[in-house]
Formats: sequence, structure tokens, C-alpha cells
Amino acid sequence: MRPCSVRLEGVEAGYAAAPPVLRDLSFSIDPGSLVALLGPNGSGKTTLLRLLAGILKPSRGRVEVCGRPPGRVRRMLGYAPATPEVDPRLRAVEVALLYRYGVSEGVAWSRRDWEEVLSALREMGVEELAWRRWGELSSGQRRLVILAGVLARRPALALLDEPHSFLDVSNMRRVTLVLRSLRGRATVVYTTHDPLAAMAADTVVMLREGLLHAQGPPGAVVTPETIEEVYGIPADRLDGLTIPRYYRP
Ligand SMILES: Nc1ncnc2c1ncn2[C@@H]1O[C@H](COP(=O)(O)OP(=O)(O)OP(=O)(O)O)[C@@H](O)[C@H]1O
Repeated sequence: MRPCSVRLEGVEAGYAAAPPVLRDLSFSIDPGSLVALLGPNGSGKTTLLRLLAGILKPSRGRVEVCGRPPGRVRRMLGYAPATPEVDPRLRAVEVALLYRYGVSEGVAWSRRDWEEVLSALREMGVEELAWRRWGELSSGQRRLVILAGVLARRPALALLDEPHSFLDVSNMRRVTLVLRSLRGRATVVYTTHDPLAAMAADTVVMLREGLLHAQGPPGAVVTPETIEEVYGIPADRLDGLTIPRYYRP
């Protein structure tokens, strides 16, 4: 499957009668690129991913994924929610299989499905957890299982909500390397609260109160100036990286 392009034009989106969450959003993403979505709590990152996944429809403007409305290309998309709802009795490998197929796509699993999912679990370093029940897994282990399932789907566009959350530094590195290895083969959009995790992307999209604040290479977007503007806290530049000073008064 060829990686998808993404295009938004004058998009407004939100929930029921409430004021729109995303406002006048226009930007595009090149096929095969790795994109980090950064922005404060409540700025609309998950809403944007749900829009790209076709779960939510815009109230105004146009969203195109692989040149079509997302709802028409669902089979090409993989979506990993930040807080997936899963039956705690399922085995990890079954959860990964569900995500390989998209949770609502009823299918009979073949031997190849099992092999692909086990291989993805291995890549995420959680193969030994394959037969453990979901309810017995830690938050970080669950994150890795869901990511394995979505990546085993081999999506043309992977939409990953906080893939680094709950992970220790070694697993953060593992996930970052896996995401970078997908460049050129899949378009990947991931949300994060960690400016360092965003530095691994080709492009950073910074949202602020539902508006596009900045888009560009990490070095141009994740700067001490932007951190100060968007989050209102100081940040330092160290070895070319921007480190927010949330750890020091
Ligand atoms: N199902 C919903 N119904 C009504 N409002 C919602 C719903 N989901 C989110 N919102 C609102 O939409 C806004 C954006 O939420 P969203 O989850 O997209 O932000 P986010 O940037 O992903 O936040 P976080 O970093 O905290 O996960 C918030 O003000 C939130 O309260």
C-alpha cells in the first residue's frame, strides 16, 4: 500500500452543540512523512486524529486522506486511541489482532494474521506477553500491544494518539525508532506532549486552542520561543534540542 497524503482546507470540527474545537484549520502532509502533533491539553490533537480517522466529520471545510474523505478509505488507516476500550478478558495477541483489522471489521483470523501480529509484538518487545490477559497488563505494556496491532495492519496512514505515553525511556526509544523506520512506507501522525519525542518527526504541527499555531521542521517549530508562546514556560536549547523548564522554578 502506498503512503497517504493528508489535506485539510478551512476545517471546523467539534462535538454536538458546543463551540467548534478545531477552527479554520488548513494544512497538508506529504505521503510517507512522520508528523508530530504537539499542543497543550485540550488544544484539539485527539479531535484532529479522529477527524483524519473518519470517526468525526467536519462541520465546515474539507478533509482528504489519500485524496478521498477518510470514511471512504478506512481500510488504509490505522488508529491507535490514547485510551482504548478493551475487554479485560482478552489475551494481548487477540487485542493486537483486533487492532490489525480495525476493531469493527469482523474477520476470521488466518495463520498469517497470527504470524504477522506475533512478529509485530516481537518488534515492540512484548512477544512474551502475547497470552496474558489485557486486564493483567500494565499501562505501558498495553500501549505497546495496541501499537503492535495497528502497525501489523500495515496502514497507509497511521494515526497514533500518544504512542510514547506510559513508556520508559528504553521503550520510548524503541517506539521512536519503529516510527522512523516507517518513513517512506507509511504516513504517520502521532500526538505527543514531549517536545523531545516531537523532534524525531520530519514535520511538527503545533496546535493552540484549535488553531494551527505553526508547522514545519522540528528545529523551526519546537523552539524556546514557541514553548514560551504556547505553554507560557521557559525552555532551554541544549545540543540542538529544546528542553522545557518544567522541572525547575
Ligand atoms: N466527546 C466529546 N464531547 C465534547 N467535548 C469534547 C469531547 N472530546 C473532547 N472534547 C473537548 O474538545 C476539546 C479538545 O479535546 P481533545 O481531546 O481533542 O484535546 P487534546 O489536545 O487531545 O488534549 P489532551 O492533550 O489533553 O489529550 C477539549 O476542550 C475537550 O473538552
